Amino acid sequence: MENAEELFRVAVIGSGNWGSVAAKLIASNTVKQSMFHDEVRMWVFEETLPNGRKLSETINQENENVKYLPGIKLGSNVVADPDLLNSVKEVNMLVFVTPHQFVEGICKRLVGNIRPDAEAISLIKGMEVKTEGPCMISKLISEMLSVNCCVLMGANIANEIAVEKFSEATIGYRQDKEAAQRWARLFSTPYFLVSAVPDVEGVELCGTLKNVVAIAAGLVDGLDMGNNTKAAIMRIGLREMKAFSKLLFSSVKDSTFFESCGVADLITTCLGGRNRRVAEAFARSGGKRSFDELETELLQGQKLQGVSTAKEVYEVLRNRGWQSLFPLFTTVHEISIGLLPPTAIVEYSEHARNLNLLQGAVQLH
Ligand SMILES: NC(=O)C1=CN([C@@H]2O[C@H](COP(=O)(O)OP(=O)(O)OC[C@H]3O[C@@H](n4cnc5c(N)ncnc54)[C@H](O)[C@@H]3O)[C@@H](O)[C@H]2O)C=CC1
Ligand SMILES: O=C(CO)COP(=O)(O)O
Repeated sequence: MENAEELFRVAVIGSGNWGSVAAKLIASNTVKQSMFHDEVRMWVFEETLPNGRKLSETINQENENVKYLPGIKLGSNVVADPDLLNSVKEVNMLVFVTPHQFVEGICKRLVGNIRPDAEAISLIKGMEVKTEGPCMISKLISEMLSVNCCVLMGANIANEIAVEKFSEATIGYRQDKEAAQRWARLFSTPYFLVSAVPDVEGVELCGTLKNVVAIAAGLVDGLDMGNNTKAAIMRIGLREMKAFSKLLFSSVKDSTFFESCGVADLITTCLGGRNRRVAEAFARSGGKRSFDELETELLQGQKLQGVSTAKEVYEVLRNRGWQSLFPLFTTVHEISIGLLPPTAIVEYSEHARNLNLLQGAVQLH
């Protein structure tokens, strides 16, 4: 901070389902804690609603995101702003929470337009694949904007937190424990318990990869395979999440998988998430309807992350010759592009053979 007396000022970049809940959580804290400026700006990707009104105007008039989080008041100190650069003016705490495919474009517009002492946190579950290899979203933000970027992930179905049902979340940080503690103060409420671990890649990869497993869980639901099969898919998926994370970053800690961002997020997403829901509909259509079409029909503007993440993971696996080590991740992608039928998710003989390979290749225990 340039001036020790100065209050921290927050902007939420994104106003979808989770973005709106994040703004509500934060706004409930900034009014109570003297270190923060009360006002929370929320950047809105502007759209016109069916009634002809602008989304940002409606949010400000009704204090509610009528499209992405209907029925929930955000707090009168949340100010929606469709102007990205204006929304970050004077802000030194930037909260990124958009679908992952839009982050790079947003950061390009922010370059040179944020405070030099700004800090960031990413709530975004996803990754990018560059020619030089995979790039986590927090790294993209950090490198493009020259800011320190923590992550916050967890078992956090937004609609449940919106109605203040108890849940937990995990902050991943690199070195700056003080920044992580400040983020924890900004997000924590009695119904939203936040802890911090020094494993940014581990936390972010958990949040990212569980979306691929959730697609597999949804396929199993759509095939009416039952709970044992779904539990098996979750177990195999967790194992691949851990192996993939550790192959990419040897620093990733086993203990991270037992935090909210790990096994807890995997469970909640496989039981009640959007990726699961759309994958179930895909399997029920016998793979005849596309994920894109089902996303539009079922989510009404909200975005799936699992299908594109499966593609990104597949690219990494193909580039490194690791496909046979990750049968579940590979199969999810091949099903999602129509190369395999949905039933391929439960063709176990191949999985079992490959899982033995995986055990040999990676130190899992
Ligand atoms: N919804 C949830 O329960 C949770 C979501 N997340 C993660 O948070 C991130 C954001 O998700 P949500 O807030 O749920 O968003 P969402 O799925 O509701 O996405 C829609 C948002 O994308 C915006 N958008 C559409 N086109 C755009 C464009 N071209 N450029 C920029 N923005 C555009 C829309 O205006 C809207 O705000 C994702 O990575 C998701 O995985 C994490 C935890 C929980
Ligand atoms: O990340 C989530 C819960 O933590 C939400 O998952 P979905 O995007 O599948 O709804």
